[in-house]
Amino acid sequence: MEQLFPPVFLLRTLLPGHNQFAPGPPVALYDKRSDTNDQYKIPTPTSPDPAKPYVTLTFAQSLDAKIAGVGGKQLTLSGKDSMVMTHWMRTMHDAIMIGIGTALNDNPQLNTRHLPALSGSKYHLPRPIILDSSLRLPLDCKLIQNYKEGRGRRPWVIGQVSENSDWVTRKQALEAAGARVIEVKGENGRISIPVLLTTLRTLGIRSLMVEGGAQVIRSFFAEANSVNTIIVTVAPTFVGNDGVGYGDDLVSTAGCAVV
Ligand SMILES: NC(=O)C1=CN([C@@H]2O[C@H](COP(=O)(O)OP(=O)(O)OC[C@H]3O[C@@H](n4cnc5c(N)ncnc54)[C@H](O)[C@@H]3O)[C@@H](O)[C@H]2O)C=CC1
Ligand SMILES: Nc1nc(O)c(N)c(N[C@@H]2O[C@H](COP(=O)(O)O)[C@@H](O)[C@H]2O)n1
Repeated sequence: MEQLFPPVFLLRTLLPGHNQFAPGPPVALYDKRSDTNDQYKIPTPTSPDPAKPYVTLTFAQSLDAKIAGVGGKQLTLSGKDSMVMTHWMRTMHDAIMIGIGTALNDNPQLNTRHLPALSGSKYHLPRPIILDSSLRLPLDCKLIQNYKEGRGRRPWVIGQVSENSDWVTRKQALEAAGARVIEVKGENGRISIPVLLTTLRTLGIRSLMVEGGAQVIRSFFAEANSVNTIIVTVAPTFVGNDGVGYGDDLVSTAGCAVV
């Protein structure tokens, strides 16, 4: 059976009304079998809290909960369909967030290139946002290059506010290269997730897809009420203890007994 795009369950999961018994507002689905109109616009999920964006935390992991290989080696954990699903999610969100560890390790593009081609219009591209306390994002990274070449939105770099002269120099260099640096309060290189979310909402971000990496996933899991939906692709494989995991020091907040 041919798949409906975007996957119906994604819309049900991310759009209003999904967790209520009353149906949400009607949603037009893009059906690639009968598409004669390229003006399809995918709605974005909205947060029940108007002061914060809707947050979707999504990543791919192995059966032993590793998201990368030894030394951070980037792994292809998602299959083709799952990767397409990830790209649907990207186009459904206003912005997509990664940590600087991922930016340095993977040099990602965070675009929607795996979606079926449109002839007359373009998919919404999410704004890339990098959590980068010390402003280490390379000036020649793909996110900045794609923006300069008109193939991506201007990246926003979230730095931990500092008066250190090196930091100020890096901020100037990033802005000259095309990125926008947003200063947020933090502590020991960690930016407060609640402060981050309210800042982003103030800047117009209604929905945020958080892709990782390990430290960022851990930070969102550790912060109560910061995530609206979690979508994890689980690959039927084991990476082993030396792979990169996100859950080593997480504790249950659900009051579950350990048996
Ligand atoms: N399988 C998957 O779906 C994904 C895998 N990855 C993998 O994750 C690895 C990178 O993960 P990490 O090294 O852990 O780097 P990371 O991408 O989680 O970035 C961590 C950095 O973000 C900054 N940061 C600022 N505020 C923070 C906060 N509140 N919480 C956490 N970090 C904050 C810090 O500078 C910190 O060093 C790579 O190997 C990459 O391939 C990354 C994304 C998705
Ligand atoms: N969904 C998913 N499955 C995997 O197997 C992955 N390795 C990742 N990685 C994430 O995607 C980013 C790469 O994005 P581009 O292909 O460059 O657009 C990578 O940085 C991780 O965030 N995701």
